Amino acid sequence: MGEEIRSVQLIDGDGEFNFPGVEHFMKATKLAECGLSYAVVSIMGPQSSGKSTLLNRLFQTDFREMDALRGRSQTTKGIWLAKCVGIDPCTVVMDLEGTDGRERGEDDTAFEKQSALFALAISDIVLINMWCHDIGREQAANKPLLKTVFQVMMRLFSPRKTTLLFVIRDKTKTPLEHLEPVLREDIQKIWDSVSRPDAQKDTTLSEFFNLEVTALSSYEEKEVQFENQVAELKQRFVHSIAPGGLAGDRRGVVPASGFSFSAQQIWKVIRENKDLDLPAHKVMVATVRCEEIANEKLSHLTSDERWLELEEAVQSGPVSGFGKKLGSILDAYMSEYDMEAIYFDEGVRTAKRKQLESKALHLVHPTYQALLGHLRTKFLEKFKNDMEDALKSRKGFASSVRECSQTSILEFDQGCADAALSQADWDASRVREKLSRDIDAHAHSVQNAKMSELTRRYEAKLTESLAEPVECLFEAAGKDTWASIRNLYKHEAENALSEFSSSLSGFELDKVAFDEKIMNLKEFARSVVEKKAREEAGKVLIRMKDRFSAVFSQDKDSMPRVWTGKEDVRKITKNARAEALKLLSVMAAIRLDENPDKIESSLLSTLMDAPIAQEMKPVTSTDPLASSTWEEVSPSNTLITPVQCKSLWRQFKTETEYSVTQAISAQEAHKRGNSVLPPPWAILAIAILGFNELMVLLRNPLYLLVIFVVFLLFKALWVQLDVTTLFQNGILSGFLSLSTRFLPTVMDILRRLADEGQGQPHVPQNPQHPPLDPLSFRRDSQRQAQLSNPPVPDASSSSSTLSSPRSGVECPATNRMVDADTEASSTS
Ligand SMILES: Nc1nc2c(ncn2[C@@H]2O[C@H](COP(=O)(O)OP(=O)(O)OP(=O)(O)O)[C@@H](O)[C@H]2O)c(=O)[nH]1
Repeated sequence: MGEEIRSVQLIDGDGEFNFPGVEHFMKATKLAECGLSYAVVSIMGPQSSGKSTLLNRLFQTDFREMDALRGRSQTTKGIWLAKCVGIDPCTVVMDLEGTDGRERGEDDTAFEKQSALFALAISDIVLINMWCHDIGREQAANKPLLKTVFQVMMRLFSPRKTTLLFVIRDKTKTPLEHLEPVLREDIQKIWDSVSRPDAQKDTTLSEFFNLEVTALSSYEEKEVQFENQVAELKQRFVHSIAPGGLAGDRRGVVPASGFSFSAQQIWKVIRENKDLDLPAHKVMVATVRCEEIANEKLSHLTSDERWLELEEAVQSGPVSGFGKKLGSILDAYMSEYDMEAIYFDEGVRTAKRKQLESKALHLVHPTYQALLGHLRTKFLEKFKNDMEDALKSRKGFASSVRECSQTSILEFDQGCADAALSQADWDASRVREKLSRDIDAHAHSVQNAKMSELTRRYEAKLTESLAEPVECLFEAAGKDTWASIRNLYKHEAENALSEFSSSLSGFELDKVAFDEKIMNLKEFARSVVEKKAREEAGKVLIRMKDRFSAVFSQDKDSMPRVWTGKEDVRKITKNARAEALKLLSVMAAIRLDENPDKIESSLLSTLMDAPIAQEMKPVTSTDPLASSTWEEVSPSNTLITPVQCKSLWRQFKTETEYSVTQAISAQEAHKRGNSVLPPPWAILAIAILGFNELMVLLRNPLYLLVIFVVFLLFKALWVQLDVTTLFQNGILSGFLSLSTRFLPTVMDILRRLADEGQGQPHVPQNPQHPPLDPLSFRRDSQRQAQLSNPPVPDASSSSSTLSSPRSGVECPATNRMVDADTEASSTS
């Protein structure tokens, strides 16, 4: 395809650079692939001096030639470019518009000068086409051209050591050996005549140019010779860039892939009439081209199928061999970059390579991070599962954490190494630290849960082993209660703490934390006892009454006591109260610390031995119980304060008083029950002394009837007036009450008798005073039976509390008696 490409106009007659055309030319000729192995040849010379003809014969190009028949006029406009055929390495040739034309002006901006500078800047070999007859001539046509060439050369900061090949056309019979010195002399003269900047005053011509000379016969007149000479000349262009070749000395070559851009930029600078800094230009071209190459590679990487597959795979989880796979993809693109940019300036190339690498790594870094995230999640889960298994197999907690953590972190590190890119020194330490923190946090939370569970278990165990036994001990409260509680507490706490500490050893806690846990459990054990003690203290009144009842109502064989009159009620009561008071003293304070106190003696001396008047007095400052604290007992250990004790005692006594009264009543009743019949001697005396009266009565039954009626009336009055109750409050008040109620009662009885005599039912006027019951003596018998075994107020029915010691005071036994009376009345 390269063989078929035609010439292209590089710069048109108006000085416009044909970039698309050149790009197309480069693609078609594959020039960009040549690297530095290419040469650029250009030709200058007067207009219509046969330049195009020569190039076409020399390189098989197709530049436009002037039609000989039309006369000498300008054929080539601007600069044309074509690829030489049959020359290795790749050589491109530029046909420049002829100089000395009538169409162009003379100033610096003239196209002639601009194109000459352009050709010198980018060509390795410049052919100077000149007529043979101009050699040695003062007014030679090539003189202005050479002057121009030398002048513009000064505007190149760094000469390229261009080869100037003078092609002498239409050579005469004068041998070249004679012509060449003359020509060189002419050239030297022109070089010397060109004004140069001070810095280059002493610069010799050979430092800028390699001068070569060749001569050709006339194409028009000696065509065969011309062709042969051209063929010979062509051979000089083969391997021209090799050392010793025509362009063997060339410098600052722009890689072929940057040719179009370089040419465009050089032309732009020339058009702007600026000096051309070729080294800087070379760097600039390298910068642009390397960047283009790098961008192209990055763009290819972005859409690379292997990369896209890898990226997608990472979205759903860890990918094994990520680092190697991605590394090989990146390597491939970096290698491509290296290959394409190899001929550009090394500094620029390396810098751009780094940029490309950095951009490529930036592109793939999020995927790498995502992969690390997957690895972190995966190994955190692994740690959790391993921990679960280890704990199930009852391994030590701390050692399990250590082992599982090490395994997970190690495998994470391996995963990171697998994901690492050889091109990058990415640091996975932050993700590793995060994993480590997550592992620690999980281990910590599991440890907390396990510790809580363990603590709960031991707390439950302590509660079970302490609460009920302590309650039981309080129920039987006595002198040794607190000693027993202390022993129990000590034993159970020691057992639990010993087991607890061996369970804790698996956690490998530091000493402070370990001691704290042990202390907490110990405190808990103590709190269980204390809590139970407080609960029991809240029920102290019930317990006191129970204790009183047990002692008071039962004999020493625990048999119900029958009040026959022989018992010393006072002594029994005192004993029962003393027992209850001792119970109160046991319940008054927590004595887990074995500190001696004087609560019992204080209570006994103040409440038991004190006269009733003092006991009932309100608390005063001189009263030993007038305090809210016990001596030698801390407030935290106080369950019932002295003041509360006093109040409780009062309530206790009030609520147990009834039992004592009932006992006394029972004794009296028993005594009365036993004295219904007089002693036998009295019966005998009555029988002897009252024999006459008895006989009178037997002989006259009317007396018996009258006596019987009087007895009934008396009994009815007795019951109706409730004489026993009236005299309970004192003899005087009894008589006063009797005197006020006697007459109405007699009237009522008579009215009832009268009503019943007329056959009308009697309606009682006062329901509180039931009608006279002839059989009311049965009620006396019932009451007597009750009094012989008086009921003690039911402990369970009392709802007294410490906070309200007098609340809920009631007398269930009294209520029962009232009910019995009502029942007896309704029966009658
Ligand atoms: N005398 C002579 N004439 C030649 C020679 N080579 C070509 N010519 C003729 O010179 C005329 C111009 O030829 P071109 O090759 O067009 O010349 P040019 O220098 O390319 O012309 P421009 O592109 O217009 O500057 C043509 O008529 C050619 O036949 C030569 O070696 N000797």
